[in-house]
Amino acid sequence: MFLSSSSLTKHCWCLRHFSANIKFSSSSSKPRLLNHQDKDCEDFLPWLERKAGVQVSSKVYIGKSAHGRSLFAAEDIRAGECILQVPYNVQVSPDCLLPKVRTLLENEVGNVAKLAVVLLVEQNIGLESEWAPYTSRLPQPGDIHSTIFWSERELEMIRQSSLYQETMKQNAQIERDFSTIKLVLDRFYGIFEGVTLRDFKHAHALVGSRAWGSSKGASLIPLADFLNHQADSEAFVLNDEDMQVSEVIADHDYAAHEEVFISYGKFSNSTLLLEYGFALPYNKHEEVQISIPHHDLLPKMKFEILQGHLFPVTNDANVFKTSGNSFTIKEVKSVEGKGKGLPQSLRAFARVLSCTSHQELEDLTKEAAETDGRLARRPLKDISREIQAHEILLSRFSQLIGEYNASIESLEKICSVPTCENFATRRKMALNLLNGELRVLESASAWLKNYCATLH
Ligand SMILES: C[S@@+](CC[C@H](N)C(=O)[O-])C[C@H]1O[C@@H](n2cnc3c(N)ncnc32)[C@H](O)[C@@H]1O
Repeated sequence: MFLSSSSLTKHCWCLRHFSANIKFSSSSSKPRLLNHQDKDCEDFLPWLERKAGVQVSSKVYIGKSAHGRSLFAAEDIRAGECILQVPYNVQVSPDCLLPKVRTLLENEVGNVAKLAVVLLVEQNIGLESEWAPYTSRLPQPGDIHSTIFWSERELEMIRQSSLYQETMKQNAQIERDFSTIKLVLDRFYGIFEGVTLRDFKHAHALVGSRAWGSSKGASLIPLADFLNHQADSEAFVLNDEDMQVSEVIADHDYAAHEEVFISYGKFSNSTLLLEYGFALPYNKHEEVQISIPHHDLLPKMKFEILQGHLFPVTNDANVFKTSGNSFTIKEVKSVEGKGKGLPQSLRAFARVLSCTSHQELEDLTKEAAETDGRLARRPLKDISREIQAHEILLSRFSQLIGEYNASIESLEKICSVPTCENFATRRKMALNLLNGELRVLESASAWLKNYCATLH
């Protein structure tokens, strides 16, 4: 999760910068919430502070929220105040593994898998583990909704989205990591004894949804990892390497007993669902992965030109993940604007596809050589060809919009069928995902229609 977002690992100069930009807002108009204290966690903070040897927080307590456990304000909190400060010496990192085990796993698996092994080893030790008060408070397998746990029937609901394939890939990677670890740890009879793939998957999901990238590769930060995500929060978990602590600064005022939030990052619903097991009803960071089928449009020469010119490594400010004929689209905010959200590489791809003669392709390669080496980044001189190129995209978007609408319609029909609670929750998540991706496609389609109309 946080592991993929390096921007969350900040140093103390960032803290100062952040504090200077904090918005001071009044919380007087906000509804006061009831006390949500989780009685099962009353001894958690005293345990953590004993272990750390310092105070970790006087500002928050662990409570029950609509989304599992969460942190609540123990008293009024002012914007800019430090909510919690967790020393590195009470964080769980791959360093907690026995040195011999750490060496054996060193180059075999990534940080998430290593940290998952730490959790499993500590859980195996049981109540004798020094981390038992922490590991026993982590969500159980049934509480986690990451798509890696979805049944085939549930996954069918998101087949339209690239998340379906991403989930398959993630599951395959987890299985590979599990086999590798099993093989390595067989030498340490007892350490991994009785651990199943299901256990490993659960530990992997816990780490993926609540560990931060750190100087030790990845770290679980007890207490901070009970904070839930709010998309518009400007509070983050920050690492202060000089002080050897992780901390959270309030980005606005909180009244006592209000739930306290942070932002996990600017993630699409697809990422949120895979890594954290939830999807937002409206996600402003939504994006959709699309591919442009091109076999019938792509004779050998076009293919060679595309390979050679279209996707050079670039420092383009408009950075999008692109591989081959697959593109990441973000919401296009303005129909009349510059089309920000549609990657330039996608439009260039379509321009090459629309060429019908050898000469047109040669002209494009010549133009690329004379400019920055990137092919078809400028509008085609032949207006009708420029329109045709964008119509290729429009037709693909129309097809996808039709498919998304059909998937959403059939999902909405399932509503009346009595089903289990998990299925109902995941169906709602699937609808949030598909509706969000549809919104992105429709915004791109509207922009393309407007662009073609202005050229006509
Ligand atoms: C870092 S943990 C936060 C603590 C967690 N609620 C718990 O019970 O331990 C992240 C998990 O909390 C839940 N979560 C956090 N923010 C959420 C939100 N805005 N909507 C739904 N679930 C959320 C998800 O299950 C996610 O995987």
